[in-house]
Formats: sequence, structure tokens, C-alpha cells
Amino acid sequence: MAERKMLTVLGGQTCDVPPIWLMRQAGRYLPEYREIRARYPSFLDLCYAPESACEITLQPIRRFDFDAAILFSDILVVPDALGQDVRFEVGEGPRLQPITTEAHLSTLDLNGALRRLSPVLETVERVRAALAPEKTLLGFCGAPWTVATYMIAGHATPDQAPARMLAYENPGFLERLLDMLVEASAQYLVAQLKAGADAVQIFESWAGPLPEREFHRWVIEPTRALVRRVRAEVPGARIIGFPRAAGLRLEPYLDGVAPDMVALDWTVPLEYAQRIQSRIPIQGTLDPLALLVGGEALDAEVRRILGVLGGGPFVFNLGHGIIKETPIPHVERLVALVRGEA
Ligand SMILES: Cc1c2[nH]c(c1CCC(=O)O)Cc1[nH]c(c(CCC(=O)O)c1C)Cc1[nH]c(c(CCC(=O)O)c1C)Cc1[nH]c(c(C)c1CCC(=O)O)C2
Repeated sequence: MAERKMLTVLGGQTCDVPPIWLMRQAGRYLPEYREIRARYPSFLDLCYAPESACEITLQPIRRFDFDAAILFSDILVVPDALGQDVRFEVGEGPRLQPITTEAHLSTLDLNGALRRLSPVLETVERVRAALAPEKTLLGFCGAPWTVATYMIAGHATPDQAPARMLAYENPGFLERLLDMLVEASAQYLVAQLKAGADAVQIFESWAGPLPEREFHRWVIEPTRALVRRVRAEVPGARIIGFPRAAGLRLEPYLDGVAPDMVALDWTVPLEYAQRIQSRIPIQGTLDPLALLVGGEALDAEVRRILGVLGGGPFVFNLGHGIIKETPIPHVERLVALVRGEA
């Protein structure tokens, strides 16, 4: 089989030229994405349309020859599949019917969730069949805490105050919600791996604002349970953790969760990332704003990152999702720089 470079790195080896993909690489900065998107009144309908979702997953691979494709979907398909009302308003982001009571929680249907996610699993099968053998296919889900923050607040917030307040007021409620998300997410990731995903990434976008004890209870514990559940059903499953803005809690996260690779945001000092790399393969760190701005700033950042992290197990990526105003030539330049062709 042709070498899937990301799997080489996930296995702890170093590639001379690191593999590269970008978080949110399929999306609005691409005109070919916007064209398909315009045909669907609702973003979730697009997530559940296997033919279009497959095409969108492949678009950035065709255009930039990235080493990995990431399934086109969203972390909020899980609450939708559980039966919560989820919508995406153009220009406003996600809107959910907030869940804060036991009565509402008890209406969610764990048993039916995986069946409702079957179109996404069909997308995984289609992508694997269409993708070149040397390309890695990544599946994903949101981490239980991050998904819960949206389910509780009903929308994006700067500091996750609604979920954090509920955690203090009614920890038993949050525990029950997280247990349900661990189970639904485990079934979903296992199904993605069985449908053809080579590895899965767990997005913990909102690890940042939690105090230490809450970080252990709401981030580490549920994610550890999720990872164990997946590995119990798929031995050797390869899992990437992305605890964005974990700061000083990064090493406790690695101790507790034990992912195969960790994705780091751009605030992590590179010399510290290099130390982390001596225990686990690393992905990420480029500031999405450096890619947006381009020019000499981009060149310098990319060379600095490659200089510090390129000598060990490393996957080049952004430290968070690509910004939708990013010019396409900047992405082309980035790929050329990483491949030593610039
Ligand atoms: C928190 C989160 C969400 N979704 C996701 C996260 C975790 C990563 C992160 O922190 O960015 C993850 C995600 N969302 C999407 C993907 C697809 C795969 C990829 O290309 O990476 C992935 C991996 C598509 C998407 N998800 C969304 C879009 C844009 C929707 C559109 O085209 O109308 C895409 C392409 C919508 C979305 N989805 C979400 C929000 C807050 C929004 C609105 C804000 C925004 O628009 O960026 C929830």
C-alpha cells in the first residue's frame, strides 16, 4: 500500500517532509465550496448529503494536494442526531434550543442517534473509495465538553459562561449530559473508523476557560472515557486530541487521555512543543492570521516552525481553523514552503 504519511507520523516516526493538512480546509474560503453550499438552504442538509459532502471533502485535496482529507461534517451533527433542535443561521453561527432541564434532557434519544448519522457514514465510505491510496482520511467529533457548551448555551459564547455556571449549579445534570455525549460520540467515531477513516480527531475547542479542577472533571475525564470506549471496540484506533488553549493543563490532558497525537494551537511556545514532541507526535501551531496575512510574515513563521518541530514526528497544520477571508495563493505558498518547493 502506498505510504499514508500521516499514519507514519501517528506511529511515532519522522517524515523528511512533514505531511500537511489544514483544520477547516473544506469551507468558505474556496469558491467551489461556496458554489455547492449555495444549493442547500441549510448547512445541516449539506452535512447529510453524502454526494455533495464527499465532493466538498475532496475539493481541498484536488486544489492543494494536502496529505489528509477531513470528513466534511460538523461537531453539532451529534446533538442534532440526539434530537435537539440545531440550526445554522447565515452570518450568525449555530442556534440550538438550549438544554438546561432534566425534562428536556430526557427527550434526547441516544438509541436513535447513530441511525440518524448514517448519511455521514456513507460520506466516509464514498470519500475513501474516491481518495488516492496515499492520502489519509480523518474522521472527527467534538469533545463532550465542547459539544455540551453549545447544547447548554444554544449558541457560541466567548467564555462558555452558561455551561460553566450550570456546572457549578447542577454538576449531576452536566454529568448525565456528558455521559450521553461520551456514548453517542464513541458509537459515532467507531462507525467512522469502520466506514474507512484512518484516524479520528477530537476537537476540544473550549478547553481554555475552565479552572483546573473543572478541567479534570469536564475535559479530561469524559475524553478519557471516550478514547477508551473507541479503543475497546477498534483496537489500535488512532486518535488525535486537540485541547485548544489548554495551556498549563496540556500535560495532564496527555497523561489522562493518552491520544496518539496532539494538535497544538498557536499560543504554545515552540520550544515547549518540542519537549512535548519527545513524548508524542505533534500537529499544528501556525497562527491562522499569519496565513491570512501571507508575505514575509508567513514565510518566517513557517520556517521557524519547521526549524523547531520538523526534525521529529510532526504534521504541519494551523493552530485552529482556516479563516474564511484567507487568500488561496497564501495556501498554495504554504504548501510549497512546507514541501521545500518555494
Ligand atoms: C466549534 C466547532 C464547530 N464545528 C467544528 C468545531 C471545532 C473546531 C473549531 O473550533 O473551529 C468543526 C468543523 N466544522 C466543519 C468541519 C469540516 C471539516 C474541515 O474542513 O475541517 C469541522 C471539522 C465545517 C463547518 N462548520 C461550519 C461551517 C460554515 C457553515 C457554512 O458554510 O454556512 C463549516 C464549513 C459552521 C460552524 N460550526 C461550528 C460553528 C461555531 C460554526 C459557525 C462559525 C463558522 O461559520 O465558522 C461548530
